[in-house]
Amino acid sequence: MNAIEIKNLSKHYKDFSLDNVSFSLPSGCILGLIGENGAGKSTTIRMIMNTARRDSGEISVLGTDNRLPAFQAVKEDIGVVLDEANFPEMLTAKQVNNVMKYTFARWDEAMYFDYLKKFALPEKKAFKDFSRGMKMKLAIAAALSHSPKLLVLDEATGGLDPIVRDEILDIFNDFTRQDESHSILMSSHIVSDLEKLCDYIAFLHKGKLLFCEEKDRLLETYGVVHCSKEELAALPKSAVQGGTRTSKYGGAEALVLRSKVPADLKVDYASIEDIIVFLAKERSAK
Ligand SMILES: Nc1ncnc2c1ncn2[C@@H]1O[C@H](COP(=O)(O)OP(=O)(O)OP(=O)(O)O)[C@@H](O)[C@H]1O
Repeated sequence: MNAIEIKNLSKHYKDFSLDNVSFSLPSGCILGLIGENGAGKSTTIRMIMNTARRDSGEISVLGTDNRLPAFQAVKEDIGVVLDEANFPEMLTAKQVNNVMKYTFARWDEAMYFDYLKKFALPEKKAFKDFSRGMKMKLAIAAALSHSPKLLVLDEATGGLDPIVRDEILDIFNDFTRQDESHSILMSSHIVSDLEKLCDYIAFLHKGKLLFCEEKDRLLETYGVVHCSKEELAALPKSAVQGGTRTSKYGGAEALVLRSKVPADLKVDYASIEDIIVFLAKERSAK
């Protein structure tokens, strides 16, 4: 079963179109949604939560069409963290617990206070006096503490220091590995985090989905060559994917399909960041 299934999703704003996007998040997996600023990630996430209207397309979340009244009950099973973590300004973390326990049937008070401790969050300080990182940590603690099956995270680790981020990535990893019905959709600009954590990567570019693919398959398929401009020009056209760049030594760098490159040319590892930067470079030049 798929935790999220999106088919032919479109949304038009005055200056932007999300164009016929389809992808799925298989249950038990983590999918990273990548894209430059304004690519349409938050718009997609808002439509998954049905807080933004679509023009067309189908979205099913945990097996339920998210436009049906039954989706209200499904929301109990979804932990959401948006890039602007928002709780009422005057509430303290302790008071957030009082609100949440009446909001979510499976709210786990002990787990919530454990996370507060783990994230070094004060119980009695008003939310308005939290730093951005503290606000994100509180939102993550709250999202995890109502026993969700699906986490939907929009830039949830932005603003966190590398040590806390690493700790939180471990928590997300444990969340999916300890129960195979647990899944995560997360957008982030920190592509190295997504490369570390995700099973699938979906790449949105200017409202179009360029790919949604298993991470391991992407890493097997693509490589980077560092060679002379002449060697690059001699490669089969189908080998080079995306734009090219000049290296600092005057040679050339390109993203290639490993299977199409002659055996005598060395192909280096392409990170997920390399893959999306090269592919976006070509698309932007068109
Ligand atoms: N309510 C709205 N009205 C008009 N345009 C909108 C609205 N919401 C989003 N947009 C536009 O849709 C486009 C995509 O925005 P979105 O927030 O989905 O991008 P994003 O990929 O999440 O970007 P970022 O990484 O900067 O957060 C942008 O051009 C934005 O201006």
